[in-house]
Amino acid sequence: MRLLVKRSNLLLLQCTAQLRQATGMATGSQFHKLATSTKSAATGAQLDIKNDNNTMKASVTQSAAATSALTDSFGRHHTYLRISLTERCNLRCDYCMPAEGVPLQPKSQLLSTEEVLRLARIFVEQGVRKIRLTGGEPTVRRDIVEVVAQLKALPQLEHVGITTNGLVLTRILLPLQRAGLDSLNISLDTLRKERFEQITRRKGWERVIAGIDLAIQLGYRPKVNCVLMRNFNEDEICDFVEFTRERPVDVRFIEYMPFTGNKWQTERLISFKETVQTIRQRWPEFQPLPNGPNDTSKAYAVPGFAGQLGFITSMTEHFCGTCNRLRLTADGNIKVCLFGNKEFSLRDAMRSEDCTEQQLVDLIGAAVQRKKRQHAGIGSDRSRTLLHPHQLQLAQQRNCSGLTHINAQGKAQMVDVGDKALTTRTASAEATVHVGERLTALIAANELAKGDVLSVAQLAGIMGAKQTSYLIPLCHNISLSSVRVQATLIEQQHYVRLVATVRCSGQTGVEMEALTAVSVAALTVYDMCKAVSHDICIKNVRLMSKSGGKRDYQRQ
Ligand SMILES: Nc1nc2c(ncn2[C@@H]2O[C@H](COP(=O)(O)OP(=O)(O)OP(=O)(O)O)[C@@H](O)[C@H]2O)c(=O)[nH]1
Ligand SMILES: C[S@@+](CC[C@H](N)C(=O)[O-])C[C@H]1O[C@@H](n2cnc3c(N)ncnc32)[C@H](O)[C@@H]1O
Ligand code: SF4
Ligand code: SF4
Repeated sequence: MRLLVKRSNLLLLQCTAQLRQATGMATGSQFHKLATSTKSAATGAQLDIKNDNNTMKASVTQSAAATSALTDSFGRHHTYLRISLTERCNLRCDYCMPAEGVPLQPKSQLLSTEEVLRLARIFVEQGVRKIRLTGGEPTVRRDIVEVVAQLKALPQLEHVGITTNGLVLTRILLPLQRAGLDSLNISLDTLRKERFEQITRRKGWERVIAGIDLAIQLGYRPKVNCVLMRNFNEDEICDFVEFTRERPVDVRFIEYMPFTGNKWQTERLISFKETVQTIRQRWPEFQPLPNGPNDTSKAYAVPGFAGQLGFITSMTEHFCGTCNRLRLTADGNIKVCLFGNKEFSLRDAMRSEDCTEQQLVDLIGAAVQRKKRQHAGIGSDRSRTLLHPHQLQLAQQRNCSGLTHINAQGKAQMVDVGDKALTTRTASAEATVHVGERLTALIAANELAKGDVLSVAQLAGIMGAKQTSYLIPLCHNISLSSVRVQATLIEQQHYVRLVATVRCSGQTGVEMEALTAVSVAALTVYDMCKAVSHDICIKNVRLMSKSGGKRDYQRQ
């Protein structure tokens, strides 16, 4: 606790006082420390995948010499950056988003056009040769054409593509092509209008089909992404093959993947092998084609058809061994694997005044160094079938000693949560600060010399939650989706009640964040009041509830 007191006060001194505090930004020197420490701690593994498809892609990856910052501990060069331009979407695909959409961050938290372009340039200078714009739905971002045009102005960048649901292509594809767009992947899970409306919870099937046809007319050979799901579109497998007879498109069947809240069920997965069997019953001549070195999809075709087929086998035959991909989230986090947690906020680093370009490169390098061999995080056999989340959990339990924070050599370790399923986790904690009658009156009248106690405590609590992993030695660095701190003066009993509720989508819980939030908020109340009296007592720092993990908890 003493450590917490000292560090949190230090933190408040470092990061507060200015408006920086409100946004939770760290200082440049903190980022420098982070980059350095993560670098030196980067002995383990993390994850990521991937690659491209046509001959053009092959030349992209072969020609690009990624610098050491983009080379991970398994020797994989990362030459492909996927930038999520937005979290928003104009569809609500059942397997991807809840009907009400995902919680959106304020615009100020998202990367601006300039920030996207600056980070893209840094990645390109480090060796990235292909950028894909994705989302959410990238076309809902107004600056999409400008972003493509500016990216195409980067001399070393060889390829700019987008992945889109195709809804507005008939409106924006021409400007995108003029801006230099090299390729596009269009998602379409069904060739039946009514099913489209069922799975996407929106209208627009005809527009997507028109978008695909326009892309062909404009000379593209679009990829059409189709997520296969049992009891939904398995009866359309041959229809999609038929779709390639006259159209020069690359239809790719994607194995349904588990993501937070998408009601993933093993039985809904239709494997690559099963799909090939289905197609061969109708077209026995259906045959594999050569693949590029970093391809995520296994290419096939029916001889004589204008288009081709592909299989993205993320679940049954992963392709992590040749992964060359990094991700940048819409709010500026670097993610080294599709299935990994968000890593560091490049946005925060970039926005802090004293952060140099080299420090950004160091942060990127540190994240890349932490990348795991593969997304299951277990074993190294490339042909191993990926474990399902429940199997992963069992395997993890078996790997654990009794003490999850102690390894076999008796040394401290963070628990590896890389294999846990992503879930929405919440935790709520409270603390009370008993200040006595006189201070109660001063707080109520907002007459303390240091300022508005409740507001500052609230801000400090939010900041505290975000700093938990730096304060508590073996805590994970979690990307929080929301932190709410309430500070209420209970005048009758002369105390301040602090309640923090923290939420994340992740693989580990946030109770430490909630407890840290109320602890730091409580210390802040103390700090704001101590000039008047030292007769202040912090009590009842305790967890109230938590949910989303193995065991929910509710204080009675
Ligand atoms: N496991 C894994 N799957 C990925 C990754 N990137 C994309 N995918 C899968 O590929 C599907 C299609 O993604 P797209 O956005 O079209 O990208 P892509 O297929 O990588 O695109 P290309 O650049 O054309 O190769 C996604 O829905 C995922 O299922 C990755 O890094 N890892
Ligand atoms: C998340 S979307 C973003 C870009 C754009 N909105 C789109 O739909 O193409 C990128 C791709 O991920 C795929 N996808 C989303 N959820 C998936 C899941 N649970 N399993 C497999 N693929 C998924 C989509 O089908 C789409 O092809
Ligand atoms: S799961 Fe992760 S490591 Fe594997 S291919 Fe995808 S991004 Fe790369
Ligand atoms: S898959 Fe794409 S279009 Fe569908 S909800 Fe997700 S982001 Fe939107």
